[in-house]
Amino acid sequence: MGETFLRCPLRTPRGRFLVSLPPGGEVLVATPELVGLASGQEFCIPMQEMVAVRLGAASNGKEVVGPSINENCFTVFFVQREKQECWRLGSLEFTAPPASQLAVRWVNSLQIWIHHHGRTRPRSLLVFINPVGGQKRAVEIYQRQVAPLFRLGGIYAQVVETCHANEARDCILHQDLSDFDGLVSVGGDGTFSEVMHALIDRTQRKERGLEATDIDAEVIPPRLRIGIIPAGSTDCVCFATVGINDPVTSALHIVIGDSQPLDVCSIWHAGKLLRYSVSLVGYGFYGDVVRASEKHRWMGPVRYTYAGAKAVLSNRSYAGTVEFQLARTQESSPRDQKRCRSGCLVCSESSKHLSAGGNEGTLAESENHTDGDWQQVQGRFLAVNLTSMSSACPKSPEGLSPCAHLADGTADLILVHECSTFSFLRHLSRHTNRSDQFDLPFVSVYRVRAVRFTPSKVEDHEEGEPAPQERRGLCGGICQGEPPVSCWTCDGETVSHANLSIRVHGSLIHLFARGIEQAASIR
Ligand SMILES: CCCCCCCCCCCCC/C=C/[C@@H](O)[C@H](COP(=O)(O)O)NC(=O)CCCCCCCCCCCCCCC
Ligand SMILES: Nc1ncnc2c1ncn2[C@@H]1O[C@H](COP(=O)(O)OP(=O)(O)O)[C@@H](O)[C@H]1O
Ligand SMILES: [Ca+2]
Repeated sequence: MGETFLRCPLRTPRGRFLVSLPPGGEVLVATPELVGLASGQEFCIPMQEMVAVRLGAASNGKEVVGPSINENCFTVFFVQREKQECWRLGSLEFTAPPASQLAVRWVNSLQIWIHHHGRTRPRSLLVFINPVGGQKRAVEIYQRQVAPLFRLGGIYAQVVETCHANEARDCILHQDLSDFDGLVSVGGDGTFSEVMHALIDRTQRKERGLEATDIDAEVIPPRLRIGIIPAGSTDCVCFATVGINDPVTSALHIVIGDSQPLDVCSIWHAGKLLRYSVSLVGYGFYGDVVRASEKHRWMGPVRYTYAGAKAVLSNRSYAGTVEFQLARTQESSPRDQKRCRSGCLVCSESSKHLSAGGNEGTLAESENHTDGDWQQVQGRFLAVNLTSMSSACPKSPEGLSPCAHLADGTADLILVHECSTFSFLRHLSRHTNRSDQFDLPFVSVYRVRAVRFTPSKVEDHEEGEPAPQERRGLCGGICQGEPPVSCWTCDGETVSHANLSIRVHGSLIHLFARGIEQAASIR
């Protein structure tokens, strides 16, 4: 059956409607049959947001009644917006006149649309569940809330419940992935990071035979998108790209095949690639917090608050030199009070720029055309933070850098200079509300494409060796017994080297997401 113009009266629980789907149309439109009477309001369902259609009536809003399917009616399942960014599965039953065969025609036409026009929808997914992340509920979350939606959307899912760290990595590196349209991580940022690393590495090594050897070398974007079902401790990548940590919302974004490009930082030490990162790369405060929190993993997500409180009280600062290459961005700055939202113009302009003159896979390289000058700041820092997106999470709903963009090829560098415990707490507490955490004399922020950090004194001793002893205590004086270097955290993983080079790769990966929809509000 080809595409036909469908238009006929149908009965729904909301009243009788004239329902139409123009050929190639993007929305199913229903107008009340009897205008002026209390017969319900006009409504429409964007076809892109239609999850499935089934012949018969829906029972309990999810399944269609089995044995005695009523051939005069069909059920449409679609994305229904609840408050904020939360999505739920909506369903509506349409009843055609008896013996008209209209219900069957509708089901065929809608299914053809979903099949042909919904080409960006995944048909087959490889799912990794980390059963021990966050509050250890990932398996239950997947089985109860996600798997039924994948089934309804006609998606085949091959599920791997991991028994140990790096199992997902090994699987992605060694399994034939040609039959899959995407990977799904059910867990926290650590599980997502494991999946992302394996996918990027696989793309470089296996598909194009490239090893990462040079910070300026091209990194090939992977073909597969990644979906994130939040079931971890911070779930920052999900929160910042979807706007909420909700498994059902994320599953619906996957089923309808949303796509969101995301910048990725590569982290280098002594000419060697150590890791990639999409959220927080932090030295000093966050480096110390994440390293300390590992010892308290048994506490679950609270370990970060516990380690965070201890680190705030110890008020340690670290000497070093930060060099950074400013991004020459006329359209945006870290303090312009604009927010990156679905369909963000800053991001799409930047990817147009990047792809101009480049073939597939050369996006990252054309970044050089917009490179700015290198600058340098030397001093004592409580924290050196870099984030290529807002890094919003439930603890900090606006994020570490509220105006950062998901896919503009830049990251925001935040330098928190040495200050009192009280001042640092003031800065931190502004992450939890809408005050400007950068509007403090000891904080500076830059939009950058690359960063180098060199700790002071590292040249005086080999890394790993006992270092000269000094630290500032609560009193502000010098205390004995602690090394003057911190470590880095990259998306929650500790990197023990202190001197690193970091580069942003614009839109290196794609997620099953669409960015935050809600209009940007002004502080
Ligand atoms: C006074 C209250 C201050 C609250 C300040 C909150 C700032 C939060 C910024 C969070 C940025 C998060 C970026 C996300 C990184 C994640 O990729 C990564 C991995 O997540 P996963 O474990 O789910 O796999 N997570 C992290 O690196 C965790 C960083 C969390 C840092 C929390 C710091 C909490 C500080 C609490 C201070 C309490 C002060 C009390 C003083 C007496
Ligand atoms: N079965 C497993 N046992 C132990 N660790 C695992 C397992 N599966 C995955 N991991 C690792 O657990 C780490 C933390 O997982 P994550 O999902 O980020 O939880 P959290 O958000 O609580 O940190 C990840 O680095 C991941 O590689
Ligand atoms: Ca960015």
